[in-house]
Formats: sequence, structure tokens, C-alpha cells
Amino acid sequence: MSSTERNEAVEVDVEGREYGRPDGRSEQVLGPVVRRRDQMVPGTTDQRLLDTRGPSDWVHSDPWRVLRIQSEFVEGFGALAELGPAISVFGSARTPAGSPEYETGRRIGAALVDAGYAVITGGGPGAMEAANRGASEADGVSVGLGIELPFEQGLNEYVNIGVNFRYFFVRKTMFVKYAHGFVVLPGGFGTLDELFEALTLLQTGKVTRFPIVLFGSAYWSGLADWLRETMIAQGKASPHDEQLFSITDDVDEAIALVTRVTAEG
Ligand SMILES: C/C(=C\CNc1ncnc2c1ncn2[C@@H]1O[C@H](COP(=O)(O)O)[C@@H](O)[C@H]1O)CO
Repeated sequence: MSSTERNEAVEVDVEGREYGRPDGRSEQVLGPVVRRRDQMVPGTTDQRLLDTRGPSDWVHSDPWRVLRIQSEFVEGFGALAELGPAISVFGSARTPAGSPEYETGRRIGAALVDAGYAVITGGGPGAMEAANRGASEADGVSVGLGIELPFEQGLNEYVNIGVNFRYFFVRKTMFVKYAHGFVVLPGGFGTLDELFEALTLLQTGKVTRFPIVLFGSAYWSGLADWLRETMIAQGKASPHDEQLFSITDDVDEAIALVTRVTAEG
């Protein structure tokens, strides 16, 4: 005897599995959707989620990447929304632990905490570790926004809130969105990328009142000279764009400069 003969509401799918309601009612509830009589479909939503096997190449497609990107924004916003006032500190991943530059980063991290700020870094080694270390040793909030890189790497041990990102551009949004300003220690391409992202956002008015402090005049003055004498002199930026950042060698002055806008309200 077939299942349809046993019970009118129970039907058989193409693979011979029974579906429909065994209590005799021809109705199917699929989440918010109700299906009745000949609109009923085999199985449940959970069964289709858990039981199905099919092609998997869609995980490498752009629509799926869009969802992954969206989930990074969701995770980042969720982790950082309640952070309170914070400053992002950038600098070279290659700054050796214990070097004078590293110790300066550590002092800056601690001084920012003493001034009432959380410290956000890229969560990696070198200058990032130094700033996180100073912040954590001062019992402050020490945030590391890590990035997936082609080689094995974890968040430095001084991070006490960490979020790992796949996409650089999502991570860069977090550095700006959750900080009141940037302190930039000597660094390479990664540091310049973060610096110029902020400068571009400021220049184009996408962010306002966002102090950028370059720490270390011996390192940064060559760049500042080139910006003034070549880029601005040849009309590729405006003379007032030079005022989008400050340069200092003094930790206390760096903290005063980077927190000035916030302190002034
Ligand atoms: C080079 C090594 C590790 C790199 N690991 C990084 N981890 C997290 N964030 C990084 C890393 N490298 C670059 N960044 C980001 O760019 C900035 C530093 O780049 P730079 O080229 O060294 O200036 C930094 O602020 C990060 O946000 C092995 O030691």
C-alpha cells in the first residue's frame, strides 16, 4: 500500500520519501510560510539545509564574498561599538622589541591610557605590539585589529580585545570609525597606507576633526618636505593640506595634539 493510499495528506517525493502531515491535514508550515494542498513541497527547511549535497564552488563567488565582507563589518561594529574614546596607533611591524622606537611606542600606549583613551593597533608585532604593551601595562583597553596574511601570524600577547579581519578595507574602516585620531610611528608601506587613507578621508571631508600626529621628526620630515616642496608646490594638493597632520618628538605633546579635538569637544 502506498503512503498516499494510507493518508491523503501524506505524499511521496521523487526519492520515495513521505511528506505532508500524517494527521491528515494538507498543510505545511515552513518558517513564516504556510503551504497547502498541491503547493506543499517535500521536506522541511532544516532538512534542505542539513541534508542537501550539491556543488560548493559558490563559496568562491562574489555574492558569497559580499556576505563575508558584511559579516566582518557586523563583527567589527559589534566588538567595538562600546569601546569608548580611543586612538589608533600605527607603525612598523618590523620595529625590534626593546629598541628605542619600540620603547617610545610603549610609552605612547601607556600615556594614551593615562589620558583616558583605549589604544587600537593592527594587533601585530613591532610598533603595534609596543603600543598594545604600553596600554595593557597601564591597565587600559588594548585593542588589536588583526589581518589575515599569507604567513602564520597571531595577535600580539598584549591585546586584550582582538578582532581578526580577512579584508584590509574593512579593518581600515574600524581604525577610523572607532578612533578620535591617529598616532603614526615610523613604518613602511602598511603604515603609509593607513596614514594616507586618513589623510584622504580628511582632505575630502569624509571625516572631520580627526588629528593625525606623526611621531619622529627624523623619520617623517623627509616625507613632509616632499609633500610641501613637490606635491603641494606642483599643485597636486592645497597648501592648507599640510595642516592635516602634525609632527612631534615629544610623547606628551603627541598625546596633547591627538586628544586636542576631543578634549575641546
Ligand atoms: C612583517 C611581519 C608581520 C606583519 N604583520 C602584521 N600584522 C598586523 N598588521 C600588520 C602587519 N604588517 C603590516 N600591518 C599593518 O600595516 C602597518 C605596518 O606595516 P609596515 O609596512 O610594517 O609599516 C600596521 O600598522 C598594521 O596595521 C613579520 O614581522
